[in-house]
Order: sequence, then structure tokens, then C-alpha cells
Amino acid sequence: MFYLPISNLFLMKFKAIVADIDGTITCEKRELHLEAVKKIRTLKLPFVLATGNILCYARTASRLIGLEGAVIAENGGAVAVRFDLQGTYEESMEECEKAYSFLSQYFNLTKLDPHYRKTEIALRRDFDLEKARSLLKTLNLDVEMVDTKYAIHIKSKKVNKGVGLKKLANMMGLKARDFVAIGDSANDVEMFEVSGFGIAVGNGDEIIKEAADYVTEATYGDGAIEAIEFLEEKGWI
Ligand SMILES: O=C(O)COP(=O)(O)O
Ligand SMILES: [Mg+2]
Repeated sequence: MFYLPISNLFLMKFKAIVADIDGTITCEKRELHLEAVKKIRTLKLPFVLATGNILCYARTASRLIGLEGAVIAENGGAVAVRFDLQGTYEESMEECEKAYSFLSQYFNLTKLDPHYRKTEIALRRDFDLEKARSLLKTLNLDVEMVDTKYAIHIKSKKVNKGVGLKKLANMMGLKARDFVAIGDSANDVEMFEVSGFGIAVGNGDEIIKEAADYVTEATYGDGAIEAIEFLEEKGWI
């Protein structure tokens, strides 16, 4: 007779956590949520940051929180495993620039951190996204636009935080499935899909709540604390 040992049925242990930054470990006005930072500092397992923001922002956040420098930035386009190692970048900017030039004919677009951003383009959220998306459809480019609630990103369809997580997990000798992912918006969906368990914070948008295995009641950094406490209570970390 085939049966699974009881220990396998009940033992669900994750080896690391990956958390989004903006909207997840911040407060409503985007400052770092200090209680969430305190909670993160008590953890014994690797804690990775994954952001749509640029690599130096992610590295700085990691340093100031007291982490090891394992980060996913530019929505998966840039990945670094430790402070003393260079980041790796996807070759995905060319298509994004074509989309940007095309859309600039219709909108007055403002790039965010263009000198530091190497794999995608982030724009100020002051134009009609739906209109831009339908205009972009008329071109045959392998790019898409994602709204994080902090910026609108023009990014390659091949690059996302899920792809970044797989790459980083591999560098750490882990699988993406070994991670619990915590996030708040559309750019966290793929990271939820490849991770072992996805937790959306209460302020998350509908798309991420639908992709989540669990949604916290609390919002922003309080939601991240609730997520970690939930995992601890379950004995999953
Ligand atoms: O940079 C953004 O647009 C949002 O960043 P996040 O992925 O950390 O929420
Ligand atoms: Mg976010």
C-alpha cells in the first residue's frame, strides 16, 4: 500500500522569505515601517527584498534593515546576492526604449531614475495607462506596462520578480518554492506564482490578493508583521 509518512504531510517548512518593499514593509507615506524592520531582524532565515525600484535603492534598504544584500530590483531585471558581489542585469532595455519613444508622441512622460535604471523604464503615474496600453498593442514589442501604485513600469514580458526570484534562489542554493513571498501589488504576482506560498498585505490591490494563498487583515508594514507571525504560528518558518 502506498502512503505518505505523516511527517511529510504536516511538515511544511520554508527556507527563506522574499518581501516587496513599497507598500509592504513601508508605511502609507512610503517611509520604512520600523516595527516591521524590528520583526525582520528577529528572523533566523534569509530575508530577501524584491522591488520595482533600482538596485542601489534595494541594496541600501537591505543594508539599513540589517540584511545580507540579497535583492531583486527593477522588477526582476537586476539581481544581487551579496553586498560584495556585483549585480547581474537582464538585456531588456532596448525594447523598453522603443516603447517609450513611441508613447512619448502621445503623452508627456517623466522617467524615474533613468541614470540608474538599466533594464526597464519607470514613469511617473500622471498619464492615462489604459490608453497607453492600447496604443502599445499596435506595436509588436515584447513589453508590457505594470502599475505598482508608486510608478508605472515599461518592462520586458520576459522579466518579472518571479524570474528574478528563480535566479536569486539558484544563486543562494535554494529553489523559488523554498521561499514565502510577501507583496502588495501587480508586480508581485509572478513572485507569488513561483514561490512556495504567497501572502498579500491588507492594502494590496485585487490582482495580488487573488494570486495570494493568504491575505493579512493589517495593512502596510503591520501586514508584513502579521504575515511573519502567521508563518511562525503555523511553524512554517
Ligand atoms: O518601484 C516601484 O514602482 C514599486 O516598488 P515595489 O516593487 O518595492 O513596491
Ligand atoms: Mg509594492
